[in-house]
Amino acid sequence: MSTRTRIPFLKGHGTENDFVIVPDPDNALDLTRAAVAVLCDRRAGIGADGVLHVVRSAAHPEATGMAAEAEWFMDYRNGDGSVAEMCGNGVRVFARYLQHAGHVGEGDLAIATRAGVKTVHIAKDGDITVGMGRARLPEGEVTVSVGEHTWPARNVNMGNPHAVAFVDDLAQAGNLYDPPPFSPAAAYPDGVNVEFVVDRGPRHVAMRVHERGSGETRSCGTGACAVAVAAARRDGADPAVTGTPATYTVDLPGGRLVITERPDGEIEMTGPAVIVAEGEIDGEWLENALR
Ligand SMILES: N[C@@H](CCC[C@H](N)C(=O)O)C(=O)O
Repeated sequence: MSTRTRIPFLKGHGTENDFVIVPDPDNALDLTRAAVAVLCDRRAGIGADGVLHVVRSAAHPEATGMAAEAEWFMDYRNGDGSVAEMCGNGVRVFARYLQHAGHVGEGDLAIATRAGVKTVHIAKDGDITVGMGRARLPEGEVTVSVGEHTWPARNVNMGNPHAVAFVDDLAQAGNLYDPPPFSPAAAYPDGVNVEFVVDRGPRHVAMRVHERGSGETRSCGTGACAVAVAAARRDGADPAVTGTPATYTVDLPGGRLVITERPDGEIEMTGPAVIVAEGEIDGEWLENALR
């Protein structure tokens, strides 16, 4: 990115999981790991949990195979600049951006992600529902720790990796800025997102999350899906066995998501998505920040 370049951006959030949105249809920007980390810096940059790089699928080497199904590719990056396979809140905000920019209207669309094509429905009432695909539940015992506490956790993969621990009190999870240690190391060779969960009522839970690459965030959509699946299995509610959908309400520090697992295993996540601002990144500032 050269000096004096003005790079359009928007800021948005989904249940307060916030993103810098960088529209780049032709994939012309060299959005390096360092550039993403600088943009997400909450003091020296714009500030966000991650970046949604908006690229046409046909223009991105990781997405050309999905271009026939989905025109747009969500090139998602964590706040530290690392690449992640999937971001549930990010997909809703990405869809809201496409609507805001006039690329799509209310109704159904498909968005390409590193975890495959996701189906999205933008409702008239404003909420957005995403078909998140199926959860994978790798076998094997996993534990996660914070300070003195260690808990057993359920390994749930929503395209990206999660460890879900049921705890007595969300405060026990303490400071979640640093990654909670987990065991065995082989369970998550690329790191993990860790959710701490308490019950609030029948099929109603609350959670906090440490996100790989971003620290503690106010919400995580894939994490909420992982939590709903882990809670359903714990409660003996496997839709594939019972033949009835299991719906869980998941409260997060930044808002509420509703997650339904259907008998065919498909998971739907419904929640809000908001665009809050738009502007231009000063290319000179970015170049200096990267020196
Ligand atoms: N906030 C996201 C998840 C983003 C990716 C995650 N930090 C990872 O590295 O897997 C969500 O809403 O799902």
